[in-house]
Amino acid sequence: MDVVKEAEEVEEQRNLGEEEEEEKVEEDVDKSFEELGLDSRLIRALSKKGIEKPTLIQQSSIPYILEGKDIVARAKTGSGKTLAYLLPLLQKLFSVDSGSKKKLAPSAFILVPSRELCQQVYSEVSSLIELCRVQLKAVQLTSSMTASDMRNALAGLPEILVSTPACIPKCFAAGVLEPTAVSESLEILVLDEADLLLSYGYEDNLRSVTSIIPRRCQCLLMSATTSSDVEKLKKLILHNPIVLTLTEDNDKEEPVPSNVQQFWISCSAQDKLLHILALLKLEVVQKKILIFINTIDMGFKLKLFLEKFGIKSAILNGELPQNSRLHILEQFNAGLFDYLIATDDNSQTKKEKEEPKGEENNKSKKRRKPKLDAEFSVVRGIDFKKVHTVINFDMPQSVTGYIHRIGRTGRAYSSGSSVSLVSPDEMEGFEDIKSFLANDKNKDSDIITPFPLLTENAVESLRYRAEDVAKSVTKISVRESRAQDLRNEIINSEKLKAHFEANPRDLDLLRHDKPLSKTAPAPHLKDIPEYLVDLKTQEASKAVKLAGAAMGNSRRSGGGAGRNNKNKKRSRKGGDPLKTFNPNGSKRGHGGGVGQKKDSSDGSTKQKKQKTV
Ligand SMILES: Nc1ncnc2c1ncn2[C@@H]1O[C@H](COP(=O)(O)OP(=O)(O)OP(=O)(O)O)[C@@H](O)[C@H]1O
Repeated sequence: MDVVKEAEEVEEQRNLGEEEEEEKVEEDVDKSFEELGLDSRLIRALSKKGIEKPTLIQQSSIPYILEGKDIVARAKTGSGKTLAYLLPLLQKLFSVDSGSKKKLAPSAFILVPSRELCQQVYSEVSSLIELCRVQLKAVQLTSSMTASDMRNALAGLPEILVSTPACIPKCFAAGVLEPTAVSESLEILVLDEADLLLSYGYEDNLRSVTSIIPRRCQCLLMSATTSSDVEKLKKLILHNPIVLTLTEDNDKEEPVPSNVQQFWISCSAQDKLLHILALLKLEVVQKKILIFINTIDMGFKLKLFLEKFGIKSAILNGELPQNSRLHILEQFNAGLFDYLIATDDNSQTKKEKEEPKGEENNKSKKRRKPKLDAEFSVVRGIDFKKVHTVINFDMPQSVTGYIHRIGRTGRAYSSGSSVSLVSPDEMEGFEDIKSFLANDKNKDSDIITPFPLLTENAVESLRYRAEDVAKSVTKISVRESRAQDLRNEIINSEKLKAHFEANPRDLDLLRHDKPLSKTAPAPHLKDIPEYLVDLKTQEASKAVKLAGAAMGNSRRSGGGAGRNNKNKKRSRKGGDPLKTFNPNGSKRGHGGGVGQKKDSSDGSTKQKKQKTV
């Protein structure tokens, strides 16, 4: 409580004499990393990663951060916000004279809402440090670490600390970090995915951090959406910030990148299995595919169901041990399997309890149910590599949830698509999403259009098999598989821990897409006979495959983890059958439909920057 009060006083002081001045500036920028004033070591490191040209958010924010300004940067999912703050942050730390004073705490804190994101940002910053060959050290802390693990991690006096907000008070309480040392040392504070930090129940944690932030500390707030939470954080932490809002195509902000084509299919809840089978088995959607479901049980049901048809998938949820989750993500990113079934963070927990997800709440929880990691999140900020299609098997429970899910595809300059299976019960929420996404320009033409590549005949041809197999996936088999998977992953996790310690770079140890069912898929289910598939669907499927091949989207293409993104993306133009295929026979999509979407990979999409000072 004292901490909260203290923070409020600090907040008042911060806001004293600060006038909110708003000015919208439109500017076309097209600068290189050199022109932004980036250090040549960083430019070389980026080049080794295959990154040659800054994205717009990078172009606009890097110079301000280098100048020492506080910023609020709001840009779509996948627009490159991580490097937008990491590059200038590292450059600033390059020039800090490490010998001048002995630091007792890190110079930079990067706070993120989930462990997965923590790992991702930590990997990115570590690889940049390594490639730049500079004497900087980054560590990550997660709240599952013991006090002695945390002490060990901080022992080498790292300059950069990446963690979730809950870790910092834990470090203070355990005497691992001294608040006064933080006050003296902290130069830069980054709140990544700021729009989510408060909703994750981190408010008190953040307040206790902000209460000790020195006035001179530069604060950066990165977010994908605007929300009252971002405003709250802005007031709490920043001083006279530069607010950068990037929008595409003028006029209204579109939260979903325009290079993601959004589709939907109307079907009953029972028919969802049938429809997803048709999408995957008839190959009318491109791989890799991320499938979102709202409950862990449904995830297992879907996995078992698909297995019977010879479709191998892996499962990711908050119940799995952290090492396994990270490994699953790494394998998926490396292209070892094509289908990942994920529960996002709060959908499952919302069903089970109506509580915030901060760590405090976790402690008081005494339940026999499998423990869900409160800091687990798949949808928020995770940089999935080369996911071409996101399927909402279940619809998300909020508009923001939808935006973040869809944002797992179409990242940086790449293109992607999403297909939402909408049952009558979900229609109201779906309408909310549609009206939120509609802007003045396309009020009358839906942004989310009916999926064009699946005919009713094609779906119906699979009905008998799908219903038959669905019946065989009973509640008991789902429960057993879930328990078995958890046991396997706990064992995996231990092996992984030991293995990662010995071979931190080796990813190819354990597979997560192993079949759960004891029986192999029947041959007649594995291969759908051609006579069952109508001509249109066959054509659509061929076109999707050809487009995938043209994009270099083969089974193993994910191996570069984004390294060759740029070149491949360039060749995508015009290759997407979702843009050209029309089941009614005409060559172009109809108004507002699929044919109208632009692929920004060729750089033709004009973007507009608004700067509010
Ligand atoms: N200048 C660039 N050129 C090409 N690729 C880039 C560039 N900057 C970043 N990327 C790549 O784009 C992908 C998305 O970047 P990042 O994760 O930072 O997006 P984001 O804006 O933080 O998205 P989200 O809001 O979902 O977290 C990453 O794979 C990253 O390596």
